[in-house]
Amino acid sequence: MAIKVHGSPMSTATMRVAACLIEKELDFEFVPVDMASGEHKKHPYLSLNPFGQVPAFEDGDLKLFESRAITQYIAHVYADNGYQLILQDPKKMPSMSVWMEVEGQKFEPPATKLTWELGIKPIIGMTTDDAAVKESEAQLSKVLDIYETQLAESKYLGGDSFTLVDLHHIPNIYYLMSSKVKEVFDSRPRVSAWCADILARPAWVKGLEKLQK
Ligand SMILES: N[C@@H](CCC(=O)N[C@@H](CS)C(=O)NCC(=O)O)C(=O)O
Repeated sequence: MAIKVHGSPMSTATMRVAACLIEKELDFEFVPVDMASGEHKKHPYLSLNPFGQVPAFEDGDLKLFESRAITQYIAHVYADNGYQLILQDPKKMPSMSVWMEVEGQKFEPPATKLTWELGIKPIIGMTTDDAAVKESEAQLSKVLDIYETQLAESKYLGGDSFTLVDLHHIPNIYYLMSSKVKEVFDSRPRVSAWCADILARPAWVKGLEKLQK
């Protein structure tokens, strides 16, 4: 049965799921959710994501929300499809788990705030909160200092190959690379090279095209 992704082309969490499906060479139907009219806060959408957020995901009878849970489902259940996004070696798995947590707990809060302030607000005609930008930029800088050190140990954050860890970062980095915060990434050479590498993944480019079509 068909895979469906309900979401918005502007949503980083929706982009994360689309990029994952395309890395796994899985076809899916994108069902746009009209966030401007509040469709995500009403039934029937709330039956797909009770928190009233995008994305929501369906694979036959299975319904899921939370983008990172969805990507992990896809990577495990469709392990034999497309690009291998999880490290199969049990000895390498812990590093991947650590850095996946780091993305969700340390990188995501300031990066999402900055994406909202510098990437989304200008598009929807809202005013950027400069104090919030300053605070989040300082938090992000500390996280990226640690990434710079880690990327001297391995080519990608979770190990020597591109995995879900790196994929989870791409949507926020995509927005921030078109903002003044780009400098925070570019001033760290290994972080800068890693960003260029993961943003150039054909699956990411195709995922964006599919959502924006
Ligand atoms: N942790 C959730 C976050 C989902 C999320 O924050 N979605 C945003 C768009 S990227 C949203 O729906 N915002 C509208 C709202 O929270 O009301 C995930 O990864 O799926």
